[in-house]
Amino acid sequence: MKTLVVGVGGVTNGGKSTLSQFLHLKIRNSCIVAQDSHFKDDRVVPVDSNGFKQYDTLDALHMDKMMIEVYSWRRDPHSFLRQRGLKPKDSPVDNEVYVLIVEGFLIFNHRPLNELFDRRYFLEIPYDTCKKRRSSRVYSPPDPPGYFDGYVWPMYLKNRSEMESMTSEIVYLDGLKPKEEVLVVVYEDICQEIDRLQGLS
Ligand SMILES: Nc1ncnc2c1ncn2[C@@H]1O[C@H](COP(=O)(O)OP(=O)(O)O)[C@@H](O)[C@H]1O
Ligand SMILES: O=C(O)c1ccc[n+]([C@@H]2O[C@H](COP(=O)([O-])O)[C@@H](O)[C@H]2O)c1
Repeated sequence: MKTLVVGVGGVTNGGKSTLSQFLHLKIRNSCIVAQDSHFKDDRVVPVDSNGFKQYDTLDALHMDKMMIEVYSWRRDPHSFLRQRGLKPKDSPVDNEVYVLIVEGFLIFNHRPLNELFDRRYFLEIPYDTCKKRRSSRVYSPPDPPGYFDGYVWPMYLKNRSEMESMTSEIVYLDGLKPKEEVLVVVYEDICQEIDRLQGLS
């Protein structure tokens, strides 16, 4: 059995979930661990000097719990899939590749997680598209007025520069391109890697 850990990072509303869901549907024996599911309770997320809740930092996330999930997959991907109600497909020969798709806006900023990736993709879109997409999304709690300009975008720039100082092996993807175009490029790249792991190329 072989494993492949794929990171789908990027700016908020860049298209991470869309890409990850597509990959999961297309790649056998794959599953997703999403960083969004690990936000701490609103009551413990502190407020900054401008009165904005500090959601866009690693401190707002239960990274310890997220790592436990990833380690649990690594220990036994077959059981992990079963526990999630997915049906693992075994091949007759023992070269099945299990693929973990980890998606989230700060996945490459957390060193212990960043170290585990075999492939890193990062979706980027410009400021105005990001602001527009974000304005039609409702988070819990919802963004207060001025949150994007006063907090989210400045934090994106900060987190991105921190990420770039930590790792250079990132494939940047243009999230302005039609979804199908983005999806097919990444899918083909991963298929090539799976073939390589299986000794087929
Ligand atoms: N390539 C794309 N072109 C146009 N809209 C997109 C594209 N990818 C995603 N979207 C849209 O942008 C919004 C955010 O996408 P989503 O995948 O949830 O982003 P993220 O997980 O990065 O926050 C959704 O409405 C989605 O349909
Ligand atoms: O999911 C939540 O509990 C949640 C609560 C408040 C805010 N968020 C926002 O979620 C954003 C990251 O998710 P995403 O999918 O937009 O990349 C980040 O910019 C946060 O500001 C998310």
